[in-house]
Amino acid sequence: MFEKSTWIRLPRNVVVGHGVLGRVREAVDDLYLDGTPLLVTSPTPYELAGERVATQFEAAGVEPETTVVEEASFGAVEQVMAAAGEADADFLIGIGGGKPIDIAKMAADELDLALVSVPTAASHDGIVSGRGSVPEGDTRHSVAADPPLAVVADTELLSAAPWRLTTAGCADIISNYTAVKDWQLAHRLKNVEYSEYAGALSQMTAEMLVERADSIKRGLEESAWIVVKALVSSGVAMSIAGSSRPASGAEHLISHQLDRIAPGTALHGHQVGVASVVTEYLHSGTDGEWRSVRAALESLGAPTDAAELGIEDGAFLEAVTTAHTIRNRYTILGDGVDERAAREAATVTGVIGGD
Ligand SMILES: NC(=O)C1=CN([C@@H]2O[C@H](COP(=O)(O)OP(=O)(O)OC[C@H]3O[C@@H](n4cnc5c(N)ncnc54)[C@H](OP(=O)(O)O)[C@@H]3O)[C@@H](O)[C@H]2O)C=CC1
Ligand SMILES: O=C(CO)COP(=O)(O)O
Ligand SMILES: [Zn+2]
Repeated sequence: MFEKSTWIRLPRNVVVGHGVLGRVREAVDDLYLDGTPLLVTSPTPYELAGERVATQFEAAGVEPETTVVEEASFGAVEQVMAAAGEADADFLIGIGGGKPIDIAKMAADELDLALVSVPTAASHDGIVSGRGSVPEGDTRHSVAADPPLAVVADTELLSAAPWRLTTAGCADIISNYTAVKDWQLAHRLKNVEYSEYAGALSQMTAEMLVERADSIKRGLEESAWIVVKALVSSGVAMSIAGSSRPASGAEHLISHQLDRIAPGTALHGHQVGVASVVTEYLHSGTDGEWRSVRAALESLGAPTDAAELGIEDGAFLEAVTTAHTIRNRYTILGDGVDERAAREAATVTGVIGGD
């Protein structure tokens, strides 16, 4: 008897383009959401976009509340839940980079409230996904959460953000190559459920971004357009899979360890990009595709080695050799990479050993 079932949660409205920050309230109305919004943001995005969003509601006679989160933690999720309770909020609007959007997503899920996502940086593929990612102690939780009901991505705002945030988004997408390889490996070795559709969509998203690298340039608003569409596509792949597997493999485990070993040093997207050069080498060896991964990062202006991340070689190696412990997710790291093997992989690929 056939007993499989699936439930794919996707955003309903994805609004992308020049000046669409001014249409947040319209996007909310279109969802038939009424009442008081709680704006969940962080310091810089609050300055850049928070007040402009609040004004749209004030003009319609609604007094929105705002809470500013400083870090990605379960404490911050609780802070947002408490603020929502105090404000008697009817829905949440996450405004910022990956951290406030993840926190808002998780709080909205806990509270059974709708979420609208307003990214101020094209730096990560969580803008659309049905996942929240939060570190706690020695582990990393990637939890299922309802995806945003709407995403409003203003390319004018995104292209005015520091360029490194956009190259981080590009690198988060390039890491899909190795994430999909890890997922396929886990399917073959550990019988982990694999979705051909989600895997193919994730891989195709990375391929299309690399093919369009020539159009992704500092100061070009079209760059933000191309990168946001890729981030949306990658987020949809995660929704189809019901897991972050299509976009998060061993390279993400290494990045999550770097967040613990060298907190605040480099951006998430840049870390996963550099780590994916090494994990691609572990997958396919000296003559494998690690050079293509590195070339893709280079062509999009993302870092390709530990020095560019601002991370010491020793710290990078520690992350590679301990990353398998962070989460129960089988990848090319298996039950751990030997220190000498990690050093060899990172040296051959030029990720460590630079000046
Ligand atoms: N749930 C999911 O599926 C995914 C989640 N993630 C998560 O997202 C996080 C990474 O996201 P990321 O965006 O890199 O991190 P942050 O949200 O920390 O943003 C990076 C920095 O950019 C600043 N910033 C944001 N927008 C602008 C702007 N327009 N102009 C100037 N500065 C700006 C932020 O300021 P400030 O310090 O004021 O916030 C912060 O200092 C990680 O925690 C990661 O795990 C990543 C991918 C997928
Ligand atoms: O960053 C992500 C995908 O790009 C989310 O992945 P995690 O599940 O590893 O947090
Ligand atoms: Zn990522």
